Amino acid sequence: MNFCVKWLNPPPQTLVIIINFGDKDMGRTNASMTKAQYESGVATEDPLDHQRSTFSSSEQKVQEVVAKQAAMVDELQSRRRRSAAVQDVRPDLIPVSSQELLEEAYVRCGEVCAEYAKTFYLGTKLMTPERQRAIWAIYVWCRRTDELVDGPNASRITPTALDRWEDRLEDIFQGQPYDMLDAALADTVAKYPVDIQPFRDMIDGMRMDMVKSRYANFDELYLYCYDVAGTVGLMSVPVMGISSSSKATTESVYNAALALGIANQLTNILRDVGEDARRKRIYLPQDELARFGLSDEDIFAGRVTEKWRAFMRDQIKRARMFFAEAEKGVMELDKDSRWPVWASLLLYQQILDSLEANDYDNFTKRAYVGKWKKLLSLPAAYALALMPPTSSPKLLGFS
Ligand SMILES: CC(C)=CCC/C(C)=C/CC/C(C)=C/CC/C(C)=C/[C@@H]1[C@@H](COP(=O)(O)OP(=O)(O)O)[C@]1(C)CC/C=C(\C)CC/C=C(\C)CCC=C(C)C
Ligand SMILES: [Mn+2]
Repeated sequence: MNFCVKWLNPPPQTLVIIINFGDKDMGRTNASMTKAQYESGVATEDPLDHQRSTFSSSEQKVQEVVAKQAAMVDELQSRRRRSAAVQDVRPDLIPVSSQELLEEAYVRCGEVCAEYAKTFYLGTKLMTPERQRAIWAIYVWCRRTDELVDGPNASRITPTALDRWEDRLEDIFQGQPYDMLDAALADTVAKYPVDIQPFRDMIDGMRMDMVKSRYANFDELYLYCYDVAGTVGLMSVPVMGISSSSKATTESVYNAALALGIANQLTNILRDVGEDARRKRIYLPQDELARFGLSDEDIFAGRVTEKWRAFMRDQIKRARMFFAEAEKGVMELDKDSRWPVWASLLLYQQILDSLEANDYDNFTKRAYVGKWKKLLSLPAAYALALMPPTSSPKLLGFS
């Protein structure tokens, strides 16, 4: 996924950017990958048992959110099964005039997506109209949130402003939106089983980003990646839906969604090392840098040495393992939702290839996916999206 900065204006601040996105029965296998699994290089035979004993404190916290979100979805599904009329979303009970305003709000969210995240917007066009507009509303809220800390007004944003943004979020979930874009999200979260916690956690991640410029170890970095990106997966899947023929557990699909967010953010971080260093920020685990004989000074000096290459190879390997975890879940999604997710996964994964092609120079070169590769990824993503939940994507190299 590529981000490209532009702007949109939700009161009270400005926001900006473009996203360019860029064995069926998972059964009781939990798709999340632990730090220990990464360190050993492979998932264990029984990942679930393994995870129970090896979750780090960050993973433990995140797993509680995943379990809560999955339980919400399961609860809705069993309610639907009990109900004679199976509906995609809860019925609309709002008056016609408000309905018109709401339509307008969703149209605006769509315009923002179309303008700032073209490929992603295109991908959403395969979804049902209800789902695509709900995804747009979530997208717009995420973008506005990121813009608070990364946009043109970021220097004026205080922790209090983030507290106010969180109060606004609570109001959205109470059905009391502040502006029209909030109204679209309020409608979405009333219709789909979306939990508020991932939204709160994203704001927390932005809070953390304001005060923290170093990460002692992967556990700390994992929490940041969850907050700002893993949360996006948890927010989106309740809308995208899980295929009715999927045999995977709801929790395993949410863990795959979480993994995609983490993989994307780790990739973002590796791509932006030089840019972040110029802002005196290092989003790399300090203990791992030290293990490779590297320090902050090496990063500020931007030296591509053998030590740096070895470190980068290790970091890329970890990001790829999170992508591989994510792949296991994509085909479990509702068929109309798979294409944009595959597209985003394939496009973002190729940034890692580009880092390698740049001989790990992420100080002076920006890793990116060229236009042709991008174009070719879209039909490839489409072909992958046709895979039913029961097939095994050997094509992508995991069993
Ligand atoms: C089962 C399965 C695999 C399901 C898929 C679940 C899914 C849709 C996962 C989405 C993962 C995703 C796209 C995560 C976003 C990751 C990301 C890069 C987040 C960025 C954070 C801040 O980082 P930073 O400030 O360092 O980066 P910039 O310099 O600002 O670029 C974000 C920018 C946070 C804001 C995130 C968004 C605006 C993205 C919101 C996207 C959606 C709601 C739609 C997601 C849907 C699809 C189809 C990808
Ligand atoms: Mn940002």
